[in-house]
Amino acid sequence: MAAQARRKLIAGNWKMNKTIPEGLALVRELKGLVASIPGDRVEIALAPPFVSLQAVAKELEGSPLKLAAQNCHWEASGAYTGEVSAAMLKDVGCAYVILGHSERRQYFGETDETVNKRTKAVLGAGMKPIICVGETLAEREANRTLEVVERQVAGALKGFSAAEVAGFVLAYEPVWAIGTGRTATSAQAQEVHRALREQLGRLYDRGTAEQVRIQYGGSVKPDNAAELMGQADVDGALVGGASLKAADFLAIIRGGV
Ligand SMILES: O=C(CO)COP(=O)(O)O
Repeated sequence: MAAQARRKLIAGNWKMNKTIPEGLALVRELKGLVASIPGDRVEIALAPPFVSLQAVAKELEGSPLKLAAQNCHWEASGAYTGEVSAAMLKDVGCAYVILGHSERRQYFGETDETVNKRTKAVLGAGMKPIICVGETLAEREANRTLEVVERQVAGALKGFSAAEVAGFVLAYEPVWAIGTGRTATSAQAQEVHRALREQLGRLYDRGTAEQVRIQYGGSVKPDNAAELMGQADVDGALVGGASLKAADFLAIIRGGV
């Protein structure tokens, strides 16, 4: 099956957690633990806070683990106090940038339009976006899940070619499952992932849709990771809380092999 051809991407989104020494301790532990993971099956990325990126990048030298950032501004440079540009993230060693996380949408005014602008900046700097989409509980209960996530995907991808999009990563993160311990069932996840892949097929073409990796995020834990990632269209996981403990993150990674 084509799904087998997509290498899983398992990324740890540390959010606003861990000082530099704490982060480095976690990375050192992880480096040893993941040595036995077959890299052809699973790609692993870590997304620490901005201030830790440089130290973590140095610690990851010579390791297959990739570095990711949690956000990035769309302008190249200038008077944007508190912001970080794509060139800066590329320079520090990031391969991926998480964009449009629901916490950014909820607390920091992120919109589909700004996600689209940030995606352009990330691509322009030679990194890959991990574009997050997901419905709230009220939207799910109103049967609006697919309408919401498809609007978010269409907005984020506006203006990109099929060749560009093929290298993108989408992350389906139902808002009601983030940090709540309430995971989507594997069937609920697969239903949305399949719908997103069909949308990519309509927006671009079948071959492009089959190349895009779609991660699931929202209370991914050691005991549900294998079943979620066993679904045909679930190509990895975007892990919050459980990525802060090496043993738990390793168990999740094993679930993707
Ligand atoms: O938001 C998430 C990852 O980006 C998921 O967070 P939790 O795994 O803590 O639910």
